[in-house]
Amino acid sequence: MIVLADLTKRYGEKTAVDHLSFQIQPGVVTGFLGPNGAGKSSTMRMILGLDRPTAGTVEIAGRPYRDIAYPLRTIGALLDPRTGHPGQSARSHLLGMARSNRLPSSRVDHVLGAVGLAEVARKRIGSFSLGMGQRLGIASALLGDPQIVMLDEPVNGLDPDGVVWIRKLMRSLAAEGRTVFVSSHLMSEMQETADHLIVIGRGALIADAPIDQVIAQSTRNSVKVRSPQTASLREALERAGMTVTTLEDSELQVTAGNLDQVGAIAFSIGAQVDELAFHRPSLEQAYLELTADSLEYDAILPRPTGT
Ligand SMILES: Nc1ncnc2c1ncn2[C@@H]1O[C@H](COP(=O)(O)OP(=O)(O)OP(=O)(O)O)[C@@H](O)[C@H]1O
Repeated sequence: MIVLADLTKRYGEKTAVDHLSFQIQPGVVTGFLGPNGAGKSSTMRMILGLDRPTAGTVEIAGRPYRDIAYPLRTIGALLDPRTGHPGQSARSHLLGMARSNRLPSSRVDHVLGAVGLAEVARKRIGSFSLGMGQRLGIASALLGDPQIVMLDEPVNGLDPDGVVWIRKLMRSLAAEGRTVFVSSHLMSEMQETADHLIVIGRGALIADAPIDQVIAQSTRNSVKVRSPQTASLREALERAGMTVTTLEDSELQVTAGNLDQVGAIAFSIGAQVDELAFHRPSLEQAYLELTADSLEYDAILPRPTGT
């Protein structure tokens, strides 16, 4: 488990992380989302002890990072895919990390095999593609067989096979009871992978909820109804306080109502219903709605005169 309490980071005037408090639970994949500049990398860097918080605390498995004797055995992380010296081989890079964390060299060969780099283990890191670098970063994260794994944009640079591979890997790490914390800008990928979401904007918490709940709370949940009597049906639905949009002559989209309610109203006015279907928005739609007020570039819009 990772516990953030009132975590804050300021860079001069800029508040990158603003009083963040949340817990990342074991046994599930927790997605970390937010627009560019929201503070995700700053938060992850503080979790790993790479940056000092201006205020607040982070605890990993009950302790601050600096108090963990062999960190790789507790938390494995991929923050920057360009790890290691370009002249070094993948294997010697991992051996160095293993040695400093008192891990057996057998772990190096194990993780190289697990990420599909066994055949290029003795090649220079400098000759690696972005996707290979990403796999090497994931190998480093898994080296100490940690209970907590944190990955910043792990699918960057991976081909479709690689994307499926990392999705399965994260799901299986969570199924083993590990804590998996992952950031990504790819909403479709998050929808496939994450169980729980933390969403931040301008450094502050926007959502901390199961993914289904985040989608269910979207105002874009709607009911589509097809009927030859859309005019009278529309009037009856609006009278009941629902918001109705006419999609086509014979099709209405209804928000603020559920299937049963829409069906009952149609029945009560004797309208014929040819189709009644619930439309669930994608995570991307729900996310865009959640973060609409938190985009960094809002901040550079001209202020209204007189303020
Ligand atoms: N070292 C630094 N010095 C000054 N400002 C910084 C520093 N690091 C980050 N920032 C600022 O803090 C804010 C948060 O940045 P951060 O990189 O944590 O966001 P992010 O959510 O990871 O963004 P992205 O999705 O684009 O990677 C941004 O406005 C950024 O410009």
